[in-house]
Amino acid sequence: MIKVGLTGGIASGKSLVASYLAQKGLPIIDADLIAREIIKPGMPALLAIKEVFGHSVFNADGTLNRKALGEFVFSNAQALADLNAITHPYIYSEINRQLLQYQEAGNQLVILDIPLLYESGNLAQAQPVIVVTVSAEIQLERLMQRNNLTRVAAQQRIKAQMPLAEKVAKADFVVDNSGSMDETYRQVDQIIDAIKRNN
Ligand SMILES: CC(C)(COP(=O)(O)OP(=O)(O)OC[C@H]1O[C@@H](n2cnc3c(N)ncnc32)[C@H](O)[C@@H]1O)[C@@H](O)C(=O)NCCC(=O)NCCS
Ligand SMILES: Nc1ncnc2c1ncn2[C@@H]1O[C@H](COP(=O)(O)OP(=O)(O)OP(=O)(O)O)[C@@H](O)[C@H]1O
Repeated sequence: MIKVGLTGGIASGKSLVASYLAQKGLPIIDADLIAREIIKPGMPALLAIKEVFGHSVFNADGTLNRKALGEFVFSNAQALADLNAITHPYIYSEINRQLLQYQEAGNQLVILDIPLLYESGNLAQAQPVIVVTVSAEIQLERLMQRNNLTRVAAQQRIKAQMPLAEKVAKADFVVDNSGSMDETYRQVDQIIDAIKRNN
């Protein structure tokens, strides 16, 4: 089974590309979605987050206050490393479980949508890797708009990840999502055709 990695920078357009690939019928493993599942009430990762970060990042109903935790970790590198150390083992164990399921079901190709694929050392061994890139200016604008963040907060989130240019340099395929969605979809079609041809 071909494990195609899909990564990029925050707000570069991974979700746009992933939903297009899903529409084309390809199976997607979504690390952001898994990251939300593993911190549902009662899950061990949520208990560990409470122990390390305390009540201030929780809502009154016991659910995680994502806004509060995001504001804290994206302005504090050690806190982000602590959060990653708690969540990533659970995220990767679920990614591996889903990979096995797709393999057993006889899928030829699966898409691994993992924002931190390179930062975490490509633990799922995705190959080839598609990086979705965008100009720095457009990335900042889209992030500020989507998450309703100030310029400074958006810049902090961008800085919490490996520079996008470094990811582009490591990529097997690059999608430039600075233009229209249709332009992006055309690039994705060509890349998927090339991957299928070469395997
Ligand atoms: C800090 C949290 C609560 C903030 O939640 P919020 O709803 O504001 O953001 P959301 O989860 O939608 O993530 C948006 C984007 O932020 C970036 N991001 C998320 N976590 C991280 C991280 N640990 N390091 C760097 N960038 C990150 C990604 O590009 C992601 O697509 C949340 O992102 C989280 O629990 N992160 C830790 C889990 C993780 O590493 N997720 C990434 C999956 S590999
Ligand atoms: N080509 C495009 N034209 C206009 N808007 C776009 C385009 N691509 C993405 N967007 C918008 O930019 C924002 C970021 O895109 P998207 O959510 O796909 O990024 P992402 O890489 O998945 O982000 P994250 O890492 O934060 O999950 C969204 O609000 C999306 O609607």
